[in-house]
Amino acid sequence: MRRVQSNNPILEVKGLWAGYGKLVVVRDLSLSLERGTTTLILGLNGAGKTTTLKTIAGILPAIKGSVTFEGKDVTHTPSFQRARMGLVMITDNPVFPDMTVSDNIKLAARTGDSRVVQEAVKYFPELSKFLSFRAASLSGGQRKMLAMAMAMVSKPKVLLLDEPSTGLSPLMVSKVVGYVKLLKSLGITILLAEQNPSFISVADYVMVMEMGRAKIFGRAEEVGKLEDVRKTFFQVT
Ligand SMILES: Nc1ncnc2c1ncn2[C@@H]1O[C@H](COP(=O)(O)OP(=O)(O)OP(=O)(O)O)[C@@H](O)[C@H]1O
Repeated sequence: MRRVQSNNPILEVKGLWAGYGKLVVVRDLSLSLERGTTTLILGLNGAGKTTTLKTIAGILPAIKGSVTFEGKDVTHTPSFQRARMGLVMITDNPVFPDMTVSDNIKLAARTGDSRVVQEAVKYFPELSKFLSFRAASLSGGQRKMLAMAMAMVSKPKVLLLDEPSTGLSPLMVSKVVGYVKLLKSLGITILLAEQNPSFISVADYVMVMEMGRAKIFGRAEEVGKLEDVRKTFFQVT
């Protein structure tokens, strides 16, 4: 399948090699994100999805290759600076458990102004019931909702989302797909790593990753129909 090239990508990854010390996990990965699109990295356990996202976010150093964000080479820029520039990663659990839901939202928006909480509730109305609760008291699904609301109010330009469906029931997974759609509708460019094929429905592009390499890249509707992909991820025989 042909690589889809973008003329003016918001994020461009070229020939990226990444890993842990001497252990090389990601090999020669290239990817470019068009502004406002959602790209899904689909891969099984251990394919290298999290390592890829962490390296793009600057949480892990690149072994080789480059990451360019809005035309600026950020390969050696620390993660907190990339986040300030608008390249933000939501890791497994970004929520501060001892703070209230409301304070978590304000912290993500870097403000003390309660209007940001009202903005979050406008998009995620279910949060209104929990605003004064400690984040630790939320269920797994409610925490994902809070994490998405925190991502939204931090106004990222590119959001890196690592396996938002982990540990959720099928019903909650479809809710999380809805949250991703909502973030996308706000114009946020999204790079999402998952092994759950439900997320193909919200993606414009899909990159299938296997053993640290990009195996397939193409438009979501085309990749979703490939026999290999259906067998591996939908368990269709
Ligand atoms: N901190 C670490 N130190 C050493 N090796 C690691 C570390 N984290 C991950 N790895 C290894 O890197 C490989 C890729 O892991 P990674 O977490 O990137 O995959 P993944 O596609 O996100 O998998 P999963 O869906 O299970 O989270 C695996 O073989 C894993 O054992």
